[in-house]
Amino acid sequence: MNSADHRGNRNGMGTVQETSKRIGFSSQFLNESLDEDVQFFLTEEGKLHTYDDLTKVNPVTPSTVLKCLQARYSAKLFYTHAGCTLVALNPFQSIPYLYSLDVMEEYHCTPQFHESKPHIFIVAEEAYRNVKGQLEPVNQSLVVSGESGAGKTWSSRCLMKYYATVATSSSVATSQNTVERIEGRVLDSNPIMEAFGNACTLRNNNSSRFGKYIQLQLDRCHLLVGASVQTYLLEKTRVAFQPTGERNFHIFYQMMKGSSTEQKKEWNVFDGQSFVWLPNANKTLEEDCFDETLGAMGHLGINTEQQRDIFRILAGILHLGNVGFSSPSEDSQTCDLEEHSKEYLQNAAELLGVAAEELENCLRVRTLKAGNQSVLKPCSRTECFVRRDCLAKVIYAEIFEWLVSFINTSICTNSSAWTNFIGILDVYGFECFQTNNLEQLCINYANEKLQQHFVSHYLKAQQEEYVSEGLEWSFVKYQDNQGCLNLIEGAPMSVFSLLNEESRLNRTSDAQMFRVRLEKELSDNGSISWDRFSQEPHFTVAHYAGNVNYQIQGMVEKNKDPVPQELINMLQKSNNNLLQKIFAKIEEQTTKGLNKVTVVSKFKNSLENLMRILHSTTPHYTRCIKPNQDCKPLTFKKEEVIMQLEACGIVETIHISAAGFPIRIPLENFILRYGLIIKYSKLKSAHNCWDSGIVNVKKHVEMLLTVVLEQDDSSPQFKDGKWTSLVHCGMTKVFLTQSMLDLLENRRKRILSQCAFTIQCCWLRHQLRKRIARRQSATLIQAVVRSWLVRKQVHQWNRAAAVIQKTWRKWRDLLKYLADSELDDAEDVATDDLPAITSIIRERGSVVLSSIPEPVTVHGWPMGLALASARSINLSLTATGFKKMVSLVAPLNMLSRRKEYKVETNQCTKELASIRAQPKGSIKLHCQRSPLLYADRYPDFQSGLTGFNEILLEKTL
Ligand SMILES: Nc1ncnc2c1ncn2[C@@H]1O[C@H](COP(=O)(O)OP(=O)(O)OP(=O)(O)O)[C@@H](O)[C@H]1O
Repeated sequence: MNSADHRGNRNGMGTVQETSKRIGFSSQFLNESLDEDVQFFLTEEGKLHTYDDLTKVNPVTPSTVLKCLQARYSAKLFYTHAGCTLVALNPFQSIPYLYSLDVMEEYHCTPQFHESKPHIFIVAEEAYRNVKGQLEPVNQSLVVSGESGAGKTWSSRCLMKYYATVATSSSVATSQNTVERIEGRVLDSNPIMEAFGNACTLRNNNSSRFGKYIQLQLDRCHLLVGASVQTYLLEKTRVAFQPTGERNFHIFYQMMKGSSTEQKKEWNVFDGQSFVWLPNANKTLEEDCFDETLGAMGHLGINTEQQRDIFRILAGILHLGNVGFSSPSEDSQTCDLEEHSKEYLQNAAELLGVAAEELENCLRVRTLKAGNQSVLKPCSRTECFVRRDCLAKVIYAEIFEWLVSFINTSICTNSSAWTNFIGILDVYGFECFQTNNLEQLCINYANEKLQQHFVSHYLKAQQEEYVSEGLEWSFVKYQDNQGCLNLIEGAPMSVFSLLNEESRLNRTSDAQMFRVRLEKELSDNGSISWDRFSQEPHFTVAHYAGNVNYQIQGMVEKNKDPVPQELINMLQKSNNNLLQKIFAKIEEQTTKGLNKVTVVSKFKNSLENLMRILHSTTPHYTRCIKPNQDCKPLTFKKEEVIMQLEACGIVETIHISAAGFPIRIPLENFILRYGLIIKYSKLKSAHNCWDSGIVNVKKHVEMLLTVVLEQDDSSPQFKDGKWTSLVHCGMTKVFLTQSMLDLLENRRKRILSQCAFTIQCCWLRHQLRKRIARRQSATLIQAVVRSWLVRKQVHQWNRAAAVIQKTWRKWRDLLKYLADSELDDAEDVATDDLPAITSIIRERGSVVLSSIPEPVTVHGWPMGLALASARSINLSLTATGFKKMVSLVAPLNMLSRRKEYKVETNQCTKELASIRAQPKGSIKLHCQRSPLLYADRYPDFQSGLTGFNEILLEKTL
């Protein structure tokens, strides 16, 4: 295989990202959302991290599942159940307490371990108890899948450590030592296989470049007595081609870093030497631990001689990688060894135990067989490189296979010693790169097979739940991926069969012709399509995890995986014991015609064997998820996670779940939310039953569902009497389809909006009534005030009228009196004759002034009256139409310092006291219109006047 073939393939970009771009499935899930209120009712968002099982998230949709996983990841809860599957989020940080012996013991010894927190040990323990506890123990399989770097190898290691711990924890008197040794060996197989089968890639520093199925064999006492390993599809091209930024298999770097000077000398390697097939050698990884690999090899029984052979071969491969060829021109049919390559070729030949000349010939000259005759044909430069790479790959692949079979002989016990097994399958996840070829087709085919197995298993698990809830089985038939599998492996025509046919014909294959053939034979299958505008020969397969575009160019050649016979012949003659032994076996297979088996046939066979084993066991699925591509701790990228959930089938499971009854609500919760439907139903009988509370919760629910569905005229299922396809009432839960939930929610909303409308109406009516009442009250108050004001006015008028009347009457009486008697007797006193006035007043009590003078001011009025500070007083004389009148008015309000007062005559007496109290300043008194004052009526006035020392008389009219 040409190095260039791979350039596009493993270009290091994340599988899932490319897949998603191509397929474009994920954003819809991220945006998918239910009515928030319903979501809250179904799953309280704040408590999402408490959901141990994704199927308990209500409703089971990709977006709720994603939110739940994110919440749990933030809460450092890395394991979550998803029904029969365990989802393991890679923490990307060491959490020693999570995998300690105490935790193992806890899960192993707790009787109700199911109720413990989700953990990889729950899966391990469940499988272990299944083997132990049943009358007829069933073998178990633990399938660990996920994309590169998601944690499959880590999880597999955890599972193995768990069994290596718990399966020997019981005291076994007789075989304890043997068991000890076996579990140690089983664990030691890991570093060896990782050293030879793992490499540093852009996605994972310790990426397994092969798939494996480890069978842990248990005896009657359920103790670990042996194991066997089956590997799949080693990425052998990595030996001769390493994508940019990636490395070769770890073992080469371990050798270079950890070997002794003698070993280096033996391998013709000196410090600082650079090998083309050893890129990024400066990168230091914890996996570069040669001593550990050597220790494990020794422990497993690979003796020093064998180890020496292995490392000589590997060193030979490294030297081979530095061998280059040059040709006089581009299209030249011959080529020569580059000058500087001769030493490397020499070293390679020596280390591989073959003659340098033979090696060079094998690489540069091809033997063509024509009947019994052989013809030698020089190879072009490109062909030489292909042959060189092919030699390296076949040697490495065979060494790896030898190691695996050695490990198997070392850890496997004879079949009579074990009765059951627990298998751990660590396989590649679904792959979709920019350029996909046969490797991806095989990997994705394996994933399709596993998905089919998973779906059938999941459906079974779901059915079991329905049965336990007392539901009739009415599951909507799920469209499985059989169509896609028929396309890839089916008979008589499929991609594999056509590939094999093309490989068998052994003609120079033309990609365009193969594409036409595929289209002609397989276009009936809905899982294959072609991009009509693409120039490159290709075909697109609709996998369960999305569409993948496969390039046809080079596919047939890869399927043939030809190894030139000259190379094999040469290696069979190697003086390296191991190489000779390995390739002698290949000679046998060639004789038997076994090496004619194509890559896809071999892979299909091994996968079928695997599926047979899986079908005979109880499977347990662990889906490892890589929360971010940068391998950062505690970073959860939603887009990347949803794509992986999609690619590993969790979303598919969710879809299957959605095809049945994805929403499960406990009966009590159901009544709490939808009970109002029955309360407001027009169905009187239901209403009465409801109110009387005579029926149990399940009956309530059934009644409620009847009410809902009877009223839903648009429900064809009900019309047909088949509404069980919408909803089922189980023993403890109601199982609903999304459409039934929508129906219930709509009904609930309608009732709630009716209630809201009623409340609004009541409120408006109440407001209106309040407004009217307020208006009426205002009118009444206005009327009352107006009438009160009128009454007040009238009352005032009455009082005024009474005063007027009274005054008038007094006036009339006075007039009458004056007219009748006194006026005739009155003495005429001049107004300025104050002593006379005073004496008259003293004498008679009153005085009548004879004339009204012009306003006069009399200072020092000798009335003998004295008031300490008051210096003037203003008395007003009121002239009337009558003869002579004087008003000696002293209406006095002396409390303030006003100088002028208008007072009523009738206030005189009251105010006099005040004059005395406040006699300061000059005081003017106005007596307005006071007709007359009878001094005799006011004795106080008399006495009051005695306080004045100055009086101002003033005519005011
Ligand atoms: N549970 C875990 N706790 C801590 N670190 C982990 C855990 N799981 C995985 N990791 C880290 O993630 C890295 C990648 O994991 P692992 O090698 O198991 O991935 P993988 O799925 O086997 O990848 P590949 O398919 O490339 O082999 C590990 O080297 C380890 O650092």
